Amino acid sequence: MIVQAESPILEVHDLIVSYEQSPVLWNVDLTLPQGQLIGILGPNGAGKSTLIKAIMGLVNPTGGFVKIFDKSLEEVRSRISYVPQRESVDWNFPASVLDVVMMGTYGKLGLFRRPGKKEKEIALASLDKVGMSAFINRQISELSGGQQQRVFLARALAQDADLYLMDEPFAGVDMATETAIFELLKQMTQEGKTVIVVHHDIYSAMNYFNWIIMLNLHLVASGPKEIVVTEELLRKTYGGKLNLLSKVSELVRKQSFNPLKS
Ligand SMILES: Nc1ncnc2c1ncn2[C@@H]1O[C@H](COP(=O)(O)OP(=O)(O)OP(=O)(O)O)[C@@H](O)[C@H]1O
Repeated sequence: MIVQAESPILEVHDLIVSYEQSPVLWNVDLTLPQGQLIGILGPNGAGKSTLIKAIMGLVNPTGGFVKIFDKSLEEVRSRISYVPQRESVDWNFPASVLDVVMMGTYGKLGLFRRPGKKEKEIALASLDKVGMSAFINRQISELSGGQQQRVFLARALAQDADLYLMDEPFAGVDMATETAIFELLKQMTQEGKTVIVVHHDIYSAMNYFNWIIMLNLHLVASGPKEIVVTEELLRKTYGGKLNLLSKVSELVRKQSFNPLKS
């Protein structure tokens, strides 16, 4: 079931992505609304990361195209922030926490301006928001996984984008950090920003997101949680392997709540 967004800020049209000639995303066609916390769900290898990489132009599609804010990616790149999987980054790169977060401001600086006082203030405020003020001079190689995740988030905040694409921002973080990150993301959507998150855990996803994309090489569903989270579509996505899927859809029916309104 694909629900189309009114006045979409992101459109994906007939997207096909292949690695070494074998397609891993088939004819993905969806539109997404502004100001929502959007979760991309699906089993391992479903193509979740590939979808956001294709949106960011990091992999070339074999077919189809993407429009963001009704424009091509090149025209709006500075309004988009991409947070890759933590494991995909070389954390041994010699840089301090503050350096990494300041890099988030570079996109808005223009070609010949060096980061100055204002950029430093933005970076410090972003680090404060994620509870990392005490670590500004620490080398990024000397952080725990959860702290690295927070630094990544601070860098994204410093970017002050309109659309955020995050690949597993909750991976390897403790419950307190997960809740803190979720609260921040929720706040960002309340300010009109759109946040798209690849997420593994379908149970917490039911609390976190109000728009859900279900993917398993093909697009199974995209739409408001209350509409698309059904036992049938969860089974179609996860292959009927999880016997608790019916409980998940039941939970959504019963609660029928929108975390952004709570
Ligand atoms: N660079 C690559 N070259 C070849 N195959 C790739 C490459 N990247 C991903 N794949 C394959 O494409 C498929 C989709 O991968 P992708 O990382 O998008 O899935 P995912 O849903 O994000 O998975 P996971 O939940 O395990 O992170 C997988 O079968 C994967 O092995």
